[in-house]
Amino acid sequence: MEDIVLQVKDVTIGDKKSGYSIVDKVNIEVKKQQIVGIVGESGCGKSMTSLAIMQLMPVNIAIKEGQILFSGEELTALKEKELRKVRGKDISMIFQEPVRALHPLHKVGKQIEESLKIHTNLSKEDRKKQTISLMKSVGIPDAEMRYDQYPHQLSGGLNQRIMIAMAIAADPSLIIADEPTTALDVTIQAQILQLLRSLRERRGVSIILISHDLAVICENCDYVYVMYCGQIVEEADVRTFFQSPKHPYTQALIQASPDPEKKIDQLMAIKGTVPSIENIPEGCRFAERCPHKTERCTKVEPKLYEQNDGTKVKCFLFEEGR
Ligand SMILES: Nc1ncnc2c1ncn2[C@@H]1O[C@H](COP(=O)(O)OP(=O)(O)OP(=O)(O)O)[C@@H](O)[C@H]1O
Repeated sequence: MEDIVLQVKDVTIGDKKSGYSIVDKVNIEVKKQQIVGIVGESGCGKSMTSLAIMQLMPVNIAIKEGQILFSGEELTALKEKELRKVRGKDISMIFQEPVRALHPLHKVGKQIEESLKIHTNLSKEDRKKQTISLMKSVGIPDAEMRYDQYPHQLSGGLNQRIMIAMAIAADPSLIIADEPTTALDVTIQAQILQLLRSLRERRGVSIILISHDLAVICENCDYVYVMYCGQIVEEADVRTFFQSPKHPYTQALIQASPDPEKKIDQLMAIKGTVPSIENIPEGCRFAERCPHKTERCTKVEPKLYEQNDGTKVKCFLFEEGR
């Protein structure tokens, strides 16, 4: 048990006004030094789940049910003041667009130093030294010179490294990276992902990596959760996941991913659309788009059935634990 860093337990997240659930009874577990991927199409609830862990949801959104345990402590029970101590210090986040997260009028070095000011007792002089060393450790060349620059003077990749330096400044045990490389070109994307993987080795940090890109998940994660329409529909260790994807949605996602090995782009869109949260169907939420659907699927909701290889699949095809 002691190597479990985070447990999201039966968490349902809803819109306070309409009462609609955006995320439905989600369970996620992250172990020490593990990189856990959450994958799914746009709008399936990946970001909302990660914001809920940090308790940073939009004002109209709330956790309706469930618990979030961080190192055994229930985050959902903490007051805002206590949560502020956890954010940045124990858990930190990296977003898709660093420019939005960084203050445009503050020097990047000062912004990293601010994290150290809040979360450590270092003197001013030591904070600057530590900031430069953090900038070097995330691969920023000429760190002393860059320290005095503003975000607009840095490339997208360098700004992303600044945000990673801010995220690791207080030595958190969990980093949530929400589409951290989507806005970057392919070469820089690979470098940033390599940097995240190295943080796990160097600092023993655990990482939740949110992405809609299966190749990113495949190359970087140990364990994968697939979300569809606010629910987890499959979870597995990464090798089993790619060797034998089980849920019809997962299979469709894999088929829809361009295969870099093949010259012709194999992109095959998944037919149909995700149901909207105002119109959640009875039974399986994927049934409408599923080639294997039976009448039962449209009436009864399947559970997450555990398989012999440890995978869990929310589909009646796997009810007997095949
Ligand atoms: N402020 C909000 N108020 C009400 N509903 C919202 C709000 N923000 C997001 N949603 C809804 O919550 C659902 C989940 O959104 P979320 O951003 O978590 O999805 P996602 O999987 O991260 O998608 P993306 O990859 O596009 O960010 C969507 O249906 C979205 O319309």
